[in-house]
Amino acid sequence: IVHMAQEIKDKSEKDYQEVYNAIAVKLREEDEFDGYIGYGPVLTRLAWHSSGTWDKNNNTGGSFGGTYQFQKESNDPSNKGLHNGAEFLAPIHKQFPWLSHGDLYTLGGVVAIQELQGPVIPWRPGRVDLPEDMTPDNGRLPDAVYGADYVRNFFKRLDLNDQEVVALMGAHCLGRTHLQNTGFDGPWGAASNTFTNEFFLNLLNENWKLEKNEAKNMQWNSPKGYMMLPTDHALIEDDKYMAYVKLYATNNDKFFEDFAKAFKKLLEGGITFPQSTPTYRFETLDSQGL
Ligand code: HEM
Ligand SMILES: CC(=O)Cn1cnc2ccccc21
Repeated sequence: IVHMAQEIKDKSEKDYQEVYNAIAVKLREEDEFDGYIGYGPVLTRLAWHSSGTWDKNNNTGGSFGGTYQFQKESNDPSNKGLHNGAEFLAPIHKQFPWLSHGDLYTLGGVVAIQELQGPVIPWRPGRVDLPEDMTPDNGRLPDAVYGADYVRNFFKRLDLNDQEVVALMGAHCLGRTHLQNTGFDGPWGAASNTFTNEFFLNLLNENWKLEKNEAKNMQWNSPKGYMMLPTDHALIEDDKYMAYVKLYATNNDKFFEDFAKAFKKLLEGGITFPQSTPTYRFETLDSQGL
């Protein structure tokens, strides 16, 4: 299967910046969601989950077809809680009906990262909605209970290497786990809605203890009330991953640079873009004085 992005001839950078701004203003205004964490983290996870179904071996799944809009995919147990992000974006789809669902879900993640003071994520439009029968089966997204070998093998299907995996996992600086969504809980105290390299500093500096949580799942907890999933902690159990954890803990610019590249690659997996498709680097509200 080849997913060729369509050339959007009648929309300009200004049109897409207008969509970006509509999402960003709504994100700024609706700040009370999830105990004042806001919608940034769940929008980031929605962009990742709508892309993370891709299988490079047969080019099925991925962000192109916007199939998260169909219940077969949105009801995947791996997607519990993401309906909050989809409901947040529904009015944006109404306001800009010309934007495909695939472009909507991925753009939502780009806005979230940039408005939470993360790096600029270059983004290309042209995903085309596919029919419901093209929705990938459930079970393509990762479990949190395994170790480094599982993580490395899982991301091979998404064509992502060790460095890209560690950079992407840095998004776990945002938001929190919710017992009723995934059976993991915490962090206790303020979860973050600012994109930083804290995830890597916490991994290296906290005193982690493996404990069984209220849902009978094992997770790593620290005296300060932080938590890590087994797949998070795996990054300091494996020498190759550990090298990148240390790099990103000590070099925030390098983390931002590598995260932006890896997140773009994740959001574009399986898509062939025409040479003529522009790459947009959107302004944040702050940089526009809005
Ligand atoms: C081994 C790979 C991964 C596993 C097993 C994993 C697992 C999880 C789990 C269990 C949660 C808690 C969800 C909830 O309870 O509501 C979560 C949240 C989150 N994940 Fe991941 N994740 C992985 C990779 C990623 C990647 C690659 C990104 C983005 C680049 C990402 C972004 C997020 C964000 C932003 C949240 C917070 C969501 C919220 O606060 O509602 N994760 N992840
Ligand atoms: C602060 C911190 O690293 C908390 N944290 C650690 N792993 C996480 C996975 C999903 C959401 C939040 C997570």
